[in-house]
Amino acid sequence: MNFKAELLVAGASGVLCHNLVFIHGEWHMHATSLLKLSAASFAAVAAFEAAYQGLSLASALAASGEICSTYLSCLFASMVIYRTVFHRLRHFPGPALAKVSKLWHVARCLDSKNHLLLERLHREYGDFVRTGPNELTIFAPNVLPTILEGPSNPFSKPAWYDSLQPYIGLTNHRNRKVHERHRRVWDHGFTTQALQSYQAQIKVYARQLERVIADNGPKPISANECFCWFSFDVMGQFAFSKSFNNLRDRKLHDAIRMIHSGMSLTGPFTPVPWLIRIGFENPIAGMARDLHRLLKWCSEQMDERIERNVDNLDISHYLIQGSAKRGTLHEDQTTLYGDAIGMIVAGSDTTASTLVSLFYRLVQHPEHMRKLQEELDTAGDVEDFTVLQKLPHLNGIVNEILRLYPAVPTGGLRETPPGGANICGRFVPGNTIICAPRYTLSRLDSCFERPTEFVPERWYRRTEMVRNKNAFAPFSLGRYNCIGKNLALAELRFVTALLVIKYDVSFAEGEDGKFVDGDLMDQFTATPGRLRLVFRERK
Ligand code: HEM
Repeated sequence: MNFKAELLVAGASGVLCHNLVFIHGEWHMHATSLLKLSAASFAAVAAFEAAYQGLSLASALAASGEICSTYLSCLFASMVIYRTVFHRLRHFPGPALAKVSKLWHVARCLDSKNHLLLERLHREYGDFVRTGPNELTIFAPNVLPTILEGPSNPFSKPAWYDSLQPYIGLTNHRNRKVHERHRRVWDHGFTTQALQSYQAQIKVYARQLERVIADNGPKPISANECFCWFSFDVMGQFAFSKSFNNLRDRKLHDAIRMIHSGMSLTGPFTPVPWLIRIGFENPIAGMARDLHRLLKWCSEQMDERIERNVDNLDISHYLIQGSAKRGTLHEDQTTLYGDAIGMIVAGSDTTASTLVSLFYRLVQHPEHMRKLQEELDTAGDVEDFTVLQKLPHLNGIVNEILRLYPAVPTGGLRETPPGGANICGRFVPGNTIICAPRYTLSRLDSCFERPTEFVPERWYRRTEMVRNKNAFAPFSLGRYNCIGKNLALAELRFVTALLVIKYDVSFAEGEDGKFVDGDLMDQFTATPGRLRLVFRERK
């Protein structure tokens, strides 16, 4: 075969591979293998050129380069034409490059500010925006209940949830039946009785936090660090019956640094699960290595907990018991590790970031701090969680913060069922990935009066200011909703009450809190910017 014919075959193979193979199904789990296959194919073609066409090594390599790039150019050209001209989502508006590749999104998210990018896209393109070849971001107020709510809701979790395979716990199951079964095991750890025992732990750690603040006196203190120490220690207690001793040692545990480094990958790379898999399976970069160290550390916590007998019942107790009863403790190892990661990441960073935003807004609005102090001063026993649960201003503040700063700002992607679905009045084809960004939805003018303002009263006295509550789902909805919701709310209420009743809080000198918003990063969970505060005991 002459060289021109070889190039022709290579080009035709590229087009056929796209149309017969890659266009169907999911490929992210094979990304590393495909990369290796490409390198092997290059070598094989070069060997063929040397052996059968009698070329020197250098010419064989050059010929192989030309053949392989012809194959790849035709493969990608076919993809581009298909995605821009023939794709089922071609009628939805969006940035031109987004139609072609999700790499566009990676390039735009390198600063981990996907929440702001999506807000800009909403302003430019409207309620339905094509943000990827096969992805729509939907800003219609009722999108969250449509894609999440209801026992027979047909929307599923897309490829992104495979990122940590094989460490797949409750937070990542894509198979509905497996998730349902596993959730029933987790439910034992979240009964009213279990929550009461966790509440006692919240008190212990909130008091430790208060001690740290008292010892610091009226000097500036990092709210980011303090709340992280607290949420991480208390989560260690709920999850494994042990503290990670951040509050005792008054410094960040190495694991928190690993979480933040590992999660920083999710900011830019969430849009491209195949790239996450390549990074995850080939951890050459520092952040990917930190992610692996974090996974190892979480797995060790679970292994150590399995070995250790504890008196009180923590979440792990129910998970370990569940597997032990079925006699599958060994087989369930990676699920238990996945759950360990889920508990630590889902339960600690979310609460810490919410507390940072909450204190930022309270200090920015001293009138609300005073109103809250008055409410707490006359509330009776503020150590009683049922009392806190009923305080209108406290709960208004917590809700308003979860609205303005949802701890999962844009994450929680879903996929339409194979037959497609009607979403907020428009038909969306099957197997389309749907992003419904809480950050933008809960700031929609059509749903909330004065949407960017901090108005806690909208949740009790000024309820007309909530025009459409469907846009507010900080803990998600439906079968995959946050199992830790009541625990998180108890933590938020108690820590806020304990500190606000005792202290007048202000910004540290030279600060106005602008970094909290300005440097907020969307890394699946929200990471607010720096906040330094001063706590002065109330007279
Ligand atoms: C302010 C605090 C918190 C917020 C705003 C929050 C929010 C969320 C959201 C939005 C989801 C759905 C994610 C998705 O669709 O992929 C979720 C799931 C989850 N959260 Fe939370 N969370 C918080 C605290 C906690 C705590 C304290 C725990 C304690 C264990 C926890 C455990 C979980 C778990 C296990 C899931 C997965 C549930 C499932 O898929 O069945 N979260 N959370």
